[in-house]
Amino acid sequence: MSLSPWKTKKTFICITTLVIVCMLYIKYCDNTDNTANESLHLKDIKGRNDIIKHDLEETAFKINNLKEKIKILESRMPKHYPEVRFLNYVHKKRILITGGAGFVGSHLVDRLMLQGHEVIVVDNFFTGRKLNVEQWIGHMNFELIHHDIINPLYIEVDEIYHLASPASPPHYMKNPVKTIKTNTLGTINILGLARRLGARVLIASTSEVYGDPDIHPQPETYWGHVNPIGPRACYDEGKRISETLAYAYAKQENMSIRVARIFNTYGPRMHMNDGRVVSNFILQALQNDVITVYGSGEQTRSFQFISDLVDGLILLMNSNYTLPVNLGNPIEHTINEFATIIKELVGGRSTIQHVTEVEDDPQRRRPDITRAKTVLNWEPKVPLNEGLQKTVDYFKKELKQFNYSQRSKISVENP
Ligand SMILES: O=c1ccn([C@@H]2O[C@H](COP(=O)(O)OP(=O)(O)O[C@H]3OC[C@@H](O)[C@H](O)[C@H]3O)[C@@H](O)[C@H]2O)c(=O)[nH]1
Repeated sequence: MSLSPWKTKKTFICITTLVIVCMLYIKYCDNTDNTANESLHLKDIKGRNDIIKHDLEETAFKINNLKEKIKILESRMPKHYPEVRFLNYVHKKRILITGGAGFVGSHLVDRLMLQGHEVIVVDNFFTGRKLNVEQWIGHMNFELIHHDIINPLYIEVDEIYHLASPASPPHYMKNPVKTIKTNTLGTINILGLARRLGARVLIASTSEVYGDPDIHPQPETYWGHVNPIGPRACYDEGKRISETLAYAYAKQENMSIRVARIFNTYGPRMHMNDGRVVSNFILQALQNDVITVYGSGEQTRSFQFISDLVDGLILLMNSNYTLPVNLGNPIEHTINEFATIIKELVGGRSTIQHVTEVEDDPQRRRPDITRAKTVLNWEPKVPLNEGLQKTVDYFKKELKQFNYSQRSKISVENP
């Protein structure tokens, strides 16, 4: 059967159209696949980009955090240390200060560093603070060791100022056994170290070795009036045995020792929770709190400023004098008078209130400083008002810095 030309043409057109449609369809399908693949690919890239972006953001955040931390640390590390004197090896000494991060110790550190010596501080930070010596951290002449001297210590030094011990009544009464251990085992360890090295040792003793004295003012020849089982015994008997140990070692081992009997001392860097009368009264006055006088307030004390004490300690260490020497300011005040002095100096609305007396509180205390005058040519120079003003300024700054009153009030309980 033959097809008509018209039909043939029609068939041809149909088949061609079909082929074209098929091809277009295939192409279309192909295109669709490609587009789908491409969009998947794009999605994949976008996903990865998002992850990278997130990682970058997180890293930038961490870097910023680290930068902030570095800034804080850098701000605490003085780039320029106070200028220290140059000492050649003949005059330069390696000096150990136990309790060197405490109130008295840190002022002694400053002075010896400025003189150009190498200073090693050993402290257990029971009452001392790193903050007190941070101005020297990183200095090539300075080293800070966290160590409790009731454990032996092995270092090489030429001289030792042995100051380690809590000194404020509420602090030393808080852990009396620890106070005794520090003043017995600690002193034995330090004397043992000094014997091995042939180093000179200065023992920081206290006016508390005189107890509640029957002799007034107190010369070094007075043997004292101490209650051996009272609440203060851990400290006053602790210091008495410390002195005894020093003289026993000196005699038996032919050692070079010095003993300073330190009377009430005050000044910047006293801890806000120190609990002694100067810091308590100033903080109470600054915060318009009640000024708490323990007992009648008729008991007396004589207050020396910290820089005078530091002068005396260094003079004594460098002297040839080996018997105990009182270091204190002989100007005496009742605690009632002292409360009024502080109230007037600080101003504010505080009132003075009498609260329960402290057990075994010495009723009078004033140093006889004839010996210090004679053998050291030393006497205190800073008048009470001047020293107190510096201390008030210091506590004002401390209160501001730590927003202290918001966090807690000082403890004004009797020890
Ligand atoms: O808030 C207070 C704190 C203390 N006081 C009184 O002020 C007097 C001095 O007390 P402190 O606590 O300052 O010091 P103390 O004289 O009792 O002991 C001090 O003696 C000499 C150093 O060796 C020591 O730093 C410390 O033991 C005491 O009579 C005490 O009862 C107050 O009336 N109110």
